[in-house]
Amino acid sequence: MERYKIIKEVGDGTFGSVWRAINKESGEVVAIKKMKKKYYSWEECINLREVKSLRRMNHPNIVKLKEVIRENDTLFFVFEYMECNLYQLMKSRGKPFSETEVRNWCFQIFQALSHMHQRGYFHRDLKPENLLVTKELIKIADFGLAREISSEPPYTEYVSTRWYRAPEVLLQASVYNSAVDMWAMGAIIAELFSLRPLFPGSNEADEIYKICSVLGTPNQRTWAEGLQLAASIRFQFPQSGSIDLSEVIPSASEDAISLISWLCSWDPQRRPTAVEVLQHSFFQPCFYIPPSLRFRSSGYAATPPSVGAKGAVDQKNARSTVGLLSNGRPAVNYSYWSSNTPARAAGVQRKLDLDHQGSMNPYQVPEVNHKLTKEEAMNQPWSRPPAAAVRNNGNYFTKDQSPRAPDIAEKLSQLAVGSNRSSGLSSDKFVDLKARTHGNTMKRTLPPVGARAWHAPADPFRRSYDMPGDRAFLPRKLVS
Ligand SMILES: Nc1ncnc2c1ncn2[C@@H]1O[C@H](COP(=O)(O)OP(=O)(O)OP(=O)(O)O)[C@@H](O)[C@H]1O
Repeated sequence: MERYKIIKEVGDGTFGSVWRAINKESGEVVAIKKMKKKYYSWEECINLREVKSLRRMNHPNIVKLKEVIRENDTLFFVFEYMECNLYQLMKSRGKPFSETEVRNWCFQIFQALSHMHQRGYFHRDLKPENLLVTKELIKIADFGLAREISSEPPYTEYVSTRWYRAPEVLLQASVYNSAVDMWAMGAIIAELFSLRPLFPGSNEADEIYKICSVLGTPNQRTWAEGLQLAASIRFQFPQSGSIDLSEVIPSASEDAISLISWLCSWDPQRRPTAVEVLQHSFFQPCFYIPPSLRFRSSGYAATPPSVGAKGAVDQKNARSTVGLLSNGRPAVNYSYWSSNTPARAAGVQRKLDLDHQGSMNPYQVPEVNHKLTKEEAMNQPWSRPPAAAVRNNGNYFTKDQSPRAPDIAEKLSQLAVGSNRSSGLSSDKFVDLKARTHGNTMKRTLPPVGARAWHAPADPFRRSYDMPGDRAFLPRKLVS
């Protein structure tokens, strides 16, 4: 680690704190994620999901893992540096983003998802905080929960941030797939338009309530399997009619509304795949080359953010980058440092070199001058309470202060939500996730037979949708 000069903390997640740093030799600015858990063997490290999945993915819209370093039982991931995350951008934004901006970001994200899903992975924790932005470029980060589609179900550990969590996960399906990422994207796109979370549930039951109050209660036609899932955990859906999404997201165009509705389909099987999304009319101004039509060479997929008026130019650019498109297999060259290098002597046990990803990427972020004046630094989106602190009515709580989450199934079966939904806030609003580690997953258990069923709200036919408040006042730590 002595090769890096640490500058400042830029993020504090569940599993690690993230620091901006400079490679002393090359001058390159990087983000170093220092994992909170100790790792006592190298094998433990290379088996981590974040390492396993990222080393198999090479895409201009997936954040690059450059190195993995274990030093004195502490694990460090060295990533390419990105300026801020999408949540920070939304938070500092006074007016809604234009449709062109939203389209541009989403086009890039769906290309990354298409790449990831086709390689047999799904992310499982897509949220604005995990979408990193540098100028017009956006990349998916945080593969801590990524899972191989082919891995053996049941998938039992806690998954994803509540507001973006798909209904099948909320209902504890033991088998689910990449459609959970599509659901999350629907919620994120809506939020980009309105700058408010679409389904800001204060606990899991309230999350389902929020979804029902927008989409309407699922039925045999819209999601027969969901009804069975709910019955299997003795959960009763709140009764509600649907509302027109354009009432909730008035600034979105018809195309955008149609895409969001498709993505946020109750039934995962009805949600589009990433490839289908890229062909949706919302992305008509963009230029997309389906993988089946791509020219194969030694390079990798180029994904120009080609939208709006730029579309025509970018179409041309995209054509000219065809020679760089994917051959489907990253040229992985994982070299381990030999044990007699000076770094070893300095305490570095091993370094996993992942720098294979950079050179062929036509959208490599140019080196950004990250030296900020004090005033600029104060205005940076990250000059705010750390991500680990969550806000509730103006108070910040750290995760250490947060109440422990009761068992999910028990909560779902016991929580009553409805007109007094705020009463449900206390139990799991701030969940200590320290127990969730990569190696040590927390198992869910089904509710005991005879567990109390969910009770419908006082007015079960309530059709209204409470417009979520200013997102700045909603608590952001939502994993429960
Ligand atoms: N490559 C990067 N460049 C700049 N900032 C980054 C980078 N990676 C992460 N961050 C910042 O650090 C924050 C936390 O990172 P990350 O999500 O990887 O940690 P985590 O412990 O897995 O978090 P979570 O609680 O979401 O699981 C991100 O939201 C982002 O703001």
